[in-house]
Amino acid sequence: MLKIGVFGCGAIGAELCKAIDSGHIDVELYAIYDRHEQATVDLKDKLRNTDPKVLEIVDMVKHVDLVVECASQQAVYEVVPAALHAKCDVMSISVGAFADQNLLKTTTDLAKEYNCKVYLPSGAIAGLDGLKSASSTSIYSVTLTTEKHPRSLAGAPYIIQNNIDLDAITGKTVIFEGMATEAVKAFPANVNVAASLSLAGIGFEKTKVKIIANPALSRNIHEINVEGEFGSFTTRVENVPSPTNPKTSYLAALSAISTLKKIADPLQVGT
Ligand SMILES: NC(=O)C1=CN([C@@H]2O[C@H](COP(=O)(O)OP(=O)(O)OC[C@H]3O[C@@H](n4cnc5c(N)ncnc54)[C@H](OP(=O)(O)O)[C@@H]3O)[C@@H](O)[C@H]2O)C=CC1
Ligand SMILES: O=C([O-])CC(=O)C(=O)O
Repeated sequence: MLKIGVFGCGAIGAELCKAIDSGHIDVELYAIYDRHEQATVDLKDKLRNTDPKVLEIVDMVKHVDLVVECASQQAVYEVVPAALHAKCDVMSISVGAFADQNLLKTTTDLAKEYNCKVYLPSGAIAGLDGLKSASSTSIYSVTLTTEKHPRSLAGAPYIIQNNIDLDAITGKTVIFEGMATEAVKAFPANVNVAASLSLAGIGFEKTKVKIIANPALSRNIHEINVEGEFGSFTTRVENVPSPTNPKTSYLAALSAISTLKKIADPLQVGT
């Protein structure tokens, strides 16, 4: 059975571990890690059937087949190369880190050298299957419009650098318009989905991103518009936020669960 290490025990990591613990995914939860010891204690308390070790990444990679990063873009720099050097496969949910072309190239090169796979889940969006299929021919445009409650944008570098007073927003307000390459750095905990979209489609420099703050919302909305030689499509997901982290949509955790299930299952369905 595939041995898994989960790096990051927050909203996504905890859901993934609980899904393994309940038997929904046929893998062994061997180890977990978080920089907050209490997060690992709280998570272990919630597990009924498994008792993972708490191991730092250098030790985790010696014992597992696959490391799942669900921590932060910064953690990707530590976790992904360490896993690949140890010949472990890796799943990374903080996909925005791969807007850094050096990191992307190093990761791809290491994965080839050690014959490993790097899995980047769809996260909180729908439509990557269609975009991947359509990419075999010309794609004319890809646009992501993300609409969230202002409190979900709190702490983003773009908000801080531009002194945006989120409490003063009373109606639907466009906060950011630009390319994915800038968006994922400006909002590292909000639009990792723009990175998945870029990698599946026409790249970080051509994928357009609009971020709207809307205090009337209780859901995180991601709308995607794609136009190309194939025709066009639009997807819109109205995401329930994760109860423990309002920036993160519940679907993102479910996407990590689904990706791990696909890795473990002999039957592969869908693109
Ligand atoms: N691809 C997608 O669609 C989506 C991606 N995401 C991304 O997934 C990641 C996880 O999200 P979520 O579970 O909601 O996040 P949480 O903040 O709920 O949990 C992440 C945990 O990992 C810890 N952590 C962060 N960096 C490190 C590190 N370098 N070393 C050790 N521990 C670390 C955090 O600590 P601390 O609180 O101190 O940072 C926190 O305890 C985030 O990067 C998020 O932006 C989220 C939603 C959708
Ligand atoms: O969960 C979401 O709605 C999307 C998100 O935070 C991200 O892509 O970083």
